[in-house]
Amino acid sequence: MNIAVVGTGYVGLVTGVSLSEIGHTVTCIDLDRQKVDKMKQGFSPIYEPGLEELMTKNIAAGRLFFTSQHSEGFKEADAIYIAVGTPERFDGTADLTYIKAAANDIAEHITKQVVVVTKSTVPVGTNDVIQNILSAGTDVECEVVSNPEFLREGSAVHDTFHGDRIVVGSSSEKAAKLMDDIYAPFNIPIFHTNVKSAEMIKYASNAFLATKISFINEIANLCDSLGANVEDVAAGMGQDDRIGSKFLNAGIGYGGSCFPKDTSALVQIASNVDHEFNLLRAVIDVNAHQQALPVHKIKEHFGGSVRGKKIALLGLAFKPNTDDMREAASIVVSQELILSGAEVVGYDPIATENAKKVLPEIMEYADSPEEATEGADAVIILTEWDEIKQLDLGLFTEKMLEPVVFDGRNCFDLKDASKHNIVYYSVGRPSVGKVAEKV
Ligand SMILES: NC(=O)c1ccc[n+]([C@@H]2O[C@H](COP(=O)([O-])OP(=O)(O)OC[C@H]3O[C@@H](n4cnc5c(N)ncnc54)[C@H](O)[C@@H]3O)[C@@H](O)[C@H]2O)c1
Ligand SMILES: O=c1ccn([C@@H]2O[C@H](COP(=O)(O)OP(=O)(O)O[C@H]3O[C@H](CO)[C@@H](O)[C@H](O)[C@H]3O)[C@@H](O)[C@H]2O)c(=O)[nH]1
Repeated sequence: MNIAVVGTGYVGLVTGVSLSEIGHTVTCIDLDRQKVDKMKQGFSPIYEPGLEELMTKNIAAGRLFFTSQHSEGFKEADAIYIAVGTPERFDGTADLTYIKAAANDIAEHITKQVVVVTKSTVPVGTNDVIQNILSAGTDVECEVVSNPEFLREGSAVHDTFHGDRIVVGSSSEKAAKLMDDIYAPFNIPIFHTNVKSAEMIKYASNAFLATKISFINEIANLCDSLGANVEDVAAGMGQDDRIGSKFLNAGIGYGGSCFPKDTSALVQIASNVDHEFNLLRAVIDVNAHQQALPVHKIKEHFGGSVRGKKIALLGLAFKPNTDDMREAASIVVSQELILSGAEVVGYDPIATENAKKVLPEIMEYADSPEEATEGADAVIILTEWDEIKQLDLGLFTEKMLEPVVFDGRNCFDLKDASKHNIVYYSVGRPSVGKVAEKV
């Protein structure tokens, strides 16, 4: 089948490349010409494991094309995917500017009957808005289908080929059948529903996962006060099939391009129909507190002030295996520390260039964990990159005078930490070291 994809961010590019890998002829369209030139040569503008290999392979096979011209991309298309951003506006609602612009682009340039597939995460009812823009802007017959995306950054290619389900919300048998045909080679179960339910499935899924994370973080904070160990608590809970063990990793909360904006948007979607989504508001509040936890802990350790202290942040991206800095905890933590008078140095294996665009200008950056740690008064671990999890804790005793580590991702075993002469704090687990013993 011939497929066009509008927008080549994390979702559009991974979707386009994966659809070409299963045999479709795909043209990816983006307004950003520099990006398009790069992609034409097989370079991915984002860091996503396995993506560039599939790009180069399918470009060479003549199944994958890139353009900045909508008319060129839409010429032969049987289906046009919308994968543009829906960022959060100042009031928490989803900004639909890019969605409406993409719908107008489609209305202006299509010349043959198509199915328009909305991959972007959009509030319930938005696909009706898209359908109206199309009906008003073109006489060409087109139906809009909701097909929300569930991939995770850092494992986006794997998730696309091994998803638990594909959700398709449509209004006709014909469109539903076309989606079945497109996805058949993936061999993933397809869940069919109507358009509005599909739109809601996306928000409900993200809100539920965010709730799981905030819930376990609340339990972790209780464990901290009561002397229990949240890792054991989560493991014990997770063995109950009804609860499940996934997404029960306590830490410094969720960041990224989706959970923060989608939870806020769902609160707003609910308030539009006079529904106070109190549970979700609490989830968001807990997360804000959790992202700032390392600063509170480190300040507490130093008797209330970090003024003049050198603090190393290990891991800056919102999660491992991505260069995405959107809503990363490192933003809150670095800002707070710098405002409190600390000197902050950061290290990330991949995200440093993106970090420089969003973290305070005064931050310094190191090329390795060793360099970041040298002479630091405290280390805060913010992202559980393999490289960071595999560090020898002896590094801290070697590089720091009185090593203090706050591990926001519970990367290290407590027994291992206790073998080193360090003060080691983590989330929802007993502290290790001199200070902890005194408490
Ligand atoms: N990032 C994720 O992991 C993820 C996962 C699931 C769903 N989503 C949802 O998917 C959507 C896209 O997210 P993303 O992170 O890939 O976005 P992104 O911001 O990384 O990329 C969007 C791209 O669209 C391009 N664009 C904007 N308007 C255009 C137009 N009219 N024509 C052509 N190109 C245009 C931009 O130049 C940009 O490259 C969002 O709604 C998001 O909520 C994201
Ligand atoms: O047990 C956990 C799991 C995750 N996180 C944090 O939660 C955030 C999000 O992680 P993850 O869900 O792995 O990455 P995303 O790429 O943001 O993916 C989420 O958001 C996407 C965009 O909507 C969806 O498509 C995915 O299904 C959904 O998992 C990160 O900051 C993680 O550190 C935790 O703190 N504890």
